[in-house]
Amino acid sequence: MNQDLFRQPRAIAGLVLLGILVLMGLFAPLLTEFNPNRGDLPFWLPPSKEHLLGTTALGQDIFSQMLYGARLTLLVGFVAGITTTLIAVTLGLTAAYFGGWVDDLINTLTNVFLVLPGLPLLIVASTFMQGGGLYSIILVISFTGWAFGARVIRSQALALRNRDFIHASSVIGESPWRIIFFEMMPNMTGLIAANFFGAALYAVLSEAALSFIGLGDVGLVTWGTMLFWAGAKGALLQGAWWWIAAPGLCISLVGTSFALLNFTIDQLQNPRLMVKPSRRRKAVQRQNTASPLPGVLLDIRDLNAGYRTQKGQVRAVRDVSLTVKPGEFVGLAGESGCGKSTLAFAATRLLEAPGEVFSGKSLLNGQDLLSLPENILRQTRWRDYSVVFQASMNVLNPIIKVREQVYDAMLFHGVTDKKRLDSRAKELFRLVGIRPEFLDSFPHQLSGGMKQRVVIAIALALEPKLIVMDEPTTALDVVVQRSILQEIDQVRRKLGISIVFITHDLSLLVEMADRICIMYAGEIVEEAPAQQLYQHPQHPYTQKLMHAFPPLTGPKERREGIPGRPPALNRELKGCPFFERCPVRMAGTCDTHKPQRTETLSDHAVSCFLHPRNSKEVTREALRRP
Ligand SMILES: Nc1ncnc2c1ncn2[C@@H]1O[C@H](COP(=O)(O)OP(=O)(O)OP(=O)(O)O)[C@@H](O)[C@H]1O
Repeated sequence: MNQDLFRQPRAIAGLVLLGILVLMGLFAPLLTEFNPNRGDLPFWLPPSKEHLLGTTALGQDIFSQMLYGARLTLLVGFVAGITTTLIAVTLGLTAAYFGGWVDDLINTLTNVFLVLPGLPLLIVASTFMQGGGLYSIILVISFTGWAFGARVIRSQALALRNRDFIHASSVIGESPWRIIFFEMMPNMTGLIAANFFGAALYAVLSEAALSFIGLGDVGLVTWGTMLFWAGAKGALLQGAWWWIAAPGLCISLVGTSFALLNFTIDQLQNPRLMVKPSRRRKAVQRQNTASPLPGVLLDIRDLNAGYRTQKGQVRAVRDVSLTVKPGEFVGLAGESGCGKSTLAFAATRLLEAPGEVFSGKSLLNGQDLLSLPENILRQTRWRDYSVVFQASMNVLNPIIKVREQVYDAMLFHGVTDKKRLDSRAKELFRLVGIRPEFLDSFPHQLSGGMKQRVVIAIALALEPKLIVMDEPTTALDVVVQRSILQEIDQVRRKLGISIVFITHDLSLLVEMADRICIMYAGEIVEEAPAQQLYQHPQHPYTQKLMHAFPPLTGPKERREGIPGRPPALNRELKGCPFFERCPVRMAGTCDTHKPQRTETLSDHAVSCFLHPRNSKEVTREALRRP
């Protein structure tokens, strides 16, 4: 994040501004010859060459006060920012990690501080602490300012708390404090940094407000006490507006610099904030319908999709075309990061920022999902197609009974009759292998496998024609996986639903799918009926991928991964994307020319120069070249 931060114009502006203010304070003795406290100058002097901002009603040089004032004001900002953040981080992380009564207690305290109005609380607290100098101001600011940060950090830490690596640390016996400060906290540095700048901003503004109303230490020189004296001595009535304007401007500048840094870190944390809405859908140019291919349900045409990132455009899906027939089970396999999920999200119009569909169509029964108006798309989802992702079970609301959540999709599509809802919900539960009495459970009373079955039941509720499943069972143990997959297959055969099924596990697809597409570096490099692909894989990548999984039958053999790594997807790929790792590559051909998709047998297509038609084309092209 550090490198990204220093590339953001807003962060650069914030840092430059803050740097100037810090330097002003540090080099004050070099920049002015006047002592900010000594009142031995003539009163009320206007700005002049000698006194750039004139003098005060007490005979002090205003410019020197402005320079020296930076020291204490920024000191309050930084120290109070650090202490406030420390309190917020400690309480937020403790509440999230321990949960139970610890969470309840901290949460109640946080809520109390959040509902108390800020300024009156600050005034009451500082009245009690008056006389303690700068430290009491820092203490008061930290005491009143931690609650918002603690709330935000707790929310983020709650999500982190359930991650596998935290469970693993706890299982191997790490102490809670070690987990909190060494496992969880480093994963939240961006949020903590944003919180620090927010807290520092609050501290600077609070110090100014308290000093201005006389609750600060008016014997010190800060921008806040400058405002206090200017107000008390009637600077505006005397026409000496610069006495107020100088500290006022400095406070606004330091506030602006902290806000710019806070905002930029926030933005880097949440890439959605970086995407200009107008750009989001611009690329998808849209004709709503196209004539459907006969006997085709889903027709993905020349789809290009990916992510706009700081390091450029990641083209995760490259000119992908794919068709799915009614009732067909199409498997999509490939190594991690080859673009399977992006393809699934993009084709179903679920790809969210920073993801973007750059071009292409995804026609369901001839209707382009990528250009449908939102209201029509909402009607289409669940009814015409539904989607189940790996973490789908987490979409179940933990405080609502699963029955109501199963009803919701049906209610939205106009099924309102109580009896029908009930009988359909029971039928769906039986279909996916759960006893109907579990309809009245809350999600937390169900195992992971059962929750995933509930989500599949919801996806089936309106008997859509197509279900896209992206590793729907990967998070579950192997036995549960098998049984769910068998049920999915039975349901598909019974209801004639088409399924696009994404997995790393090629052997599983060989067993279940009608057709398999192999994806590599954002492209479909081979496509064939499942058995055909299993027995005669033609692309060297598919052959390697097949070899990486245990055989379906026969004796156990040692399996090997594919050496090397797929190419980075944020650059143009010249030639065959598998060139670097291919054991049978042909230099001068595969690295310079793009292999075209060619049918080798009926229904079996491959993009590889080993296939004669591809090589013929290259030879022809080479002959044409001078
Ligand atoms: N939010 C994102 N921002 C930038 N790049 C991303 C983002 N999400 C995915 N990518 C990149 O897009 C490419 C394709 O990712 P995708 O998740 O679609 O692959 P996948 O084949 O589904 O992988 P897996 O099997 O691990 O889920 C990868 O190079 C990945 O790094």
